[in-house]
Amino acid sequence: MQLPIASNSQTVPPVVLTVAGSDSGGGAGIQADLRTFASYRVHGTVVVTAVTAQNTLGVERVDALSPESVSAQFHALVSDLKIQALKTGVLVNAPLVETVAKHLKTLNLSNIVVDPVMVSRAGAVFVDSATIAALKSSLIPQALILTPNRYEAQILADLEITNLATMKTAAQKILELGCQSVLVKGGAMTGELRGLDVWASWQQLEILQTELIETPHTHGSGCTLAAAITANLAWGETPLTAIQKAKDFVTQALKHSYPIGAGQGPLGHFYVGFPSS
Ligand SMILES: Nc1ncnc2c1ncn2[C@@H]1O[C@H](COP(=O)(O)OP(=O)(O)O)[C@@H](O)[C@H]1O
Ligand SMILES: Cc1ncc(COP(=O)(O)OP(=O)(O)O)c(N)n1
Repeated sequence: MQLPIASNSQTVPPVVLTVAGSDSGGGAGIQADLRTFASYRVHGTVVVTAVTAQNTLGVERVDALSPESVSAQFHALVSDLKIQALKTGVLVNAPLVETVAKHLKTLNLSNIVVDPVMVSRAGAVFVDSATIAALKSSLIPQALILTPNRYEAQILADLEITNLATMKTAAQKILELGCQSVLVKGGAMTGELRGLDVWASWQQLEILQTELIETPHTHGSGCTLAAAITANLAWGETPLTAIQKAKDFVTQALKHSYPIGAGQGPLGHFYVGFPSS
């Protein structure tokens, strides 16, 4: 990919956007997204949707930003910057989903990754049924890649996911919601399926597996994966390659995750690629 050159001979990196919530503990949400973007040498921009009081033990409080605030952030960005790829994260009520969906439509962008954050792997539920309905009708149909975890895929497919066959069936059922492809993530599966993901488009179905990392410090792995996919798309990769490279990145970052606090620590984004890794 040929990058533009600025007048000071500096190359200009692709601009990417995360539409997501803040995690005060720094493990997930926009904090994980921006660390991932920095690792990929893309310029990360942000539309904040919610502020969570959260640490390694769990989510204590969620304050949604107003649709007006979210709209103002979109306006400021798109009136000035050209976004090459974006991801969405936590959207905690239906008006916020509708607002974000409306702005995405006007962007006319194909590189849209929707992480339908509803239930964290630790079991925190972020959304009500009206929000899920809005996600299904307005946002998911705009996704090039949708990235539900096991529990989110169960909600979207209305199907219990217990094995590889039900992961595949869920992926195919979710495609009917109108996204171009879906990655059913297996971080919350058990046994040999833990860490195995299923990617489906209308033309293709792929099983993606890297090595399993035995660590309790996995907080923010879903956000990191979606942000890494977004960065890879911005660098011109196809959806499947973007996902494969992002999965390798998450595996390496999980290898370098670290214990801070009494609960699940974050991924070690900046240690990926170090000589000792
Ligand atoms: N212990 C692990 N070892 C390797 N990969 C993992 C592990 N846990 C999660 N992953 C991978 O991390 C990514 C995020 O998945 P998951 O944890 O299911 O999402 P979420 O964080 O949204 O609940 C997926 O690619 C999944 O396979
Ligand atoms: C503000 C905020 N956004 C998203 C999440 C969920 O993070 P995710 O990486 O999808 O899930 P876990 O791997 O941490 O379960 C969050 N906790 N906070």
